[in-house]
Amino acid sequence: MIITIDGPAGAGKSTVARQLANRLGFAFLDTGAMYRAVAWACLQRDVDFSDVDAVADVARTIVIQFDGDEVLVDGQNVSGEIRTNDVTAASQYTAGNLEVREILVEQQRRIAGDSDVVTEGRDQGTVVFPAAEFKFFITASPESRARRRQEEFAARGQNIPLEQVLADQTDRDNRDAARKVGAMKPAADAVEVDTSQIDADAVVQRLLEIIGGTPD
Ligand SMILES: Nc1ncnc2c1ncn2[C@@H]1O[C@H](COP(=O)(O)OP(=O)(O)OP(=O)(O)O)[C@@H](O)[C@H]1O
Ligand SMILES: Nc1ccn([C@@H]2O[C@H](COP(=O)(O)O)[C@@H](O)[C@H]2O)c(=O)n1
Repeated sequence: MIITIDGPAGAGKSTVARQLANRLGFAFLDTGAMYRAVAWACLQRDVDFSDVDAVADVARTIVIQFDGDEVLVDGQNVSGEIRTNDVTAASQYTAGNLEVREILVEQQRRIAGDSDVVTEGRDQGTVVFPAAEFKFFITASPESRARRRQEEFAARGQNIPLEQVLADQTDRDNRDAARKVGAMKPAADAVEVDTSQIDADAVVQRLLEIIGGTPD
């Protein structure tokens, strides 16, 4: 069974998808980590992001693996490094590269294979797994997403003004929604869940109720 969770930055996709996968005993696939991994590898190799062929070559060459919550590139654990602000900023170039998208979409389908998977990203229900059994589109107001992200930064010792977090988030949202291929949008058959007023546990509970057979 495939369950897709798409939505904008900071809506809680990975938190909810990871918990849901744990509750159901499914695998969890974080596809944003793959776009980040390619961006990280490009930065390591000093690749010019305007050279779309060079960026695609990196995506074609590196081996991305998941080991539990860890993300490996060519065997190196890059779980922390792919979450830096530099990689977040650079991932717009990998996400906007058509060839990179083709390569990663193919890998995402291969990773899912015949397994039971909860997968999250921007295009999982629309492009990658259009026949998924359950599709969710998780949203939250821009302000609540930015506040959550700001708290996350603060917990890592980075104090960033809310206005800046909100502005960066709006830029990402706009780019994600405007992409010609793999744009962020709800699949026609996705259930939309607004998480602004509910915590992650309640979101997971709601999703489990929709899926049916709550394993409580
Ligand atoms: N329902 C919720 N209520 C409050 N905080 C939440 C909720 N869901 C997630 N969070 C917190 O919000 C932050 C962003 O969540 P998360 O990383 O899961 O979002 P995301 O949609 O995967 O973002 P991105 O696409 O940028 O990776 C985290 O600090 C997380 O703990
Ligand atoms: N299916 C996806 C998932 C992510 N992206 C882009 O990758 C970047 C990082 O994603 P996070 O969810 O880890 O923040 C982000 O800029 C997304 O635009 C994508 O294009 N498709």
